[in-house]
Amino acid sequence: METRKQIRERLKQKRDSLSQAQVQQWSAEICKNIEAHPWFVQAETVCFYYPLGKEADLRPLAETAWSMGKKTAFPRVAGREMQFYQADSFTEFAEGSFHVMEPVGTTVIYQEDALVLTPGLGFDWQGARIGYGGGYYDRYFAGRPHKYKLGVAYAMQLVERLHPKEHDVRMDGVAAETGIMIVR
Ligand SMILES: Nc1nc2c(c(=O)[nH]1)N(C=O)[C@@H](CNc1ccc(C(=O)N[C@@H](CCC(=O)O)C(=O)O)cc1)CN2
Ligand SMILES: Nc1ncnc2c1ncn2[C@@H]1O[C@H](COP(=O)(O)OP(=O)(O)OP(=O)(O)O)[C@@H](O)[C@H]1O
Repeated sequence: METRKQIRERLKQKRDSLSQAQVQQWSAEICKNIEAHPWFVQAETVCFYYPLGKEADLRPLAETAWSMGKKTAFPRVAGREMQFYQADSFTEFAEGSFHVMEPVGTTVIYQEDALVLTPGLGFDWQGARIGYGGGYYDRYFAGRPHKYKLGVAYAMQLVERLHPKEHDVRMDGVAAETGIMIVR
């Protein structure tokens, strides 16, 4: 059987082999799908991520959120912990841990009913998630419950079963270019 590490590497390779044009096209479709979903429409606060490598680029959706007057936050890592900090424009970022662009602001955002757009290398049909292996999102969600955890990935990153570990926090849904799957 394929190990967790092998699955992670296989999914990463698959994603990294996408062309920039494909990333832009699917990202735009993912943005459109999320924008139309009630979880986004109704959210007062949306937790985004700043795209890394060939992750789906949700920056246009953040612009939409700002134009709708929503509060938005992005992750910042400190040691083993991650928190979301408010950012209202892309001028408020600086390169941080793991070369990810992080907000420079100091306002920590935690709202249980915020929509949390969660990046991942893979998701399964039950909403289990596999990331880069740092465990940041798992530790974050373990300490801070969220009602609307929406995984974000390309359809080719969806697998039938990931064999999640005890500490793996399940998503409430997964957004892809082909549509949004709600799993709870
Ligand atoms: N966009 C984004 N932001 C995020 C995460 C994420 O997965 N994606 N994180 C989720 O935990 C946290 C940062 N943790 C990270 C932990 C490990 C690696 C990492 O191993 N990166 C790879 C290559 C990245 C690529 O090119 O795709 C590396 O450094 O080899 C990245 C981020 C918070 N912010
Ligand atoms: N709730 C938790 N409490 C303590 N440690 C945790 C918790 N969740 C995860 N970890 C630690 O994080 C490590 C990595 O977890 P895992 O392999 O699930 O990462 P991942 O979900 O792929 O990564 P990421 O969330 O950074 O994208 C685990 O081996 C574990 O030690």
